[in-house]
Amino acid sequence: MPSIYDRLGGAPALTAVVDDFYRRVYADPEVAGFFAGADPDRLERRQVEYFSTVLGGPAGYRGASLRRVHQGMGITRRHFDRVLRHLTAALTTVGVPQELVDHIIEALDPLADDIVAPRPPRARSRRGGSRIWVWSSALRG
Ligand code: HEM
Repeated sequence: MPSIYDRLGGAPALTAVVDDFYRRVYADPEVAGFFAGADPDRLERRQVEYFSTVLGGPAGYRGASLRRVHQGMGITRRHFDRVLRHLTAALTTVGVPQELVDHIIEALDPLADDIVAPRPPRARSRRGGSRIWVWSSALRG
């Protein structure tokens, strides 16, 4: 059975998707600020590699773990959903069938666990609750 990567149309289609995706992301004031310090060419290259790897294509992703890359940025679930919506729009624009778009977005949804910043629980006791949280999140890396 062909991989999702092949069904998408391989490298040229994926590059077109990522290109369109970042155009949407940079034009969205709610998320564009996160990318202000990033090198767009490098980011796009890594993103193509990443999608190629997870969708069954050949290019090996050589970047850091997604948890490490996005750590400390303060990304909320709302930011994450907006970015996925931009990806949905990019996939649709390039002509990917709806059923395949849904499949890709469903496959990426669990990445929120690595990308969305954990929210400190409301302190249950006044003494040291938040300090314990800081320690345990530091240990989890
Ligand atoms: C499914 C969703 C996402 C995926 C698959 C993803 C994937 C990636 C990948 C592969 C990189 C390149 C890593 C590297 O350079 O080694 C990256 C970088 C980055 N991502 Fe994401 N990302 C996602 C969601 C988000 C969201 C929601 C935001 C912010 C709203 C975000 C902000 C960034 C930024 C700012 C960088 C650049 C880091 C830097 O070069 O300093 N990402 N992402």
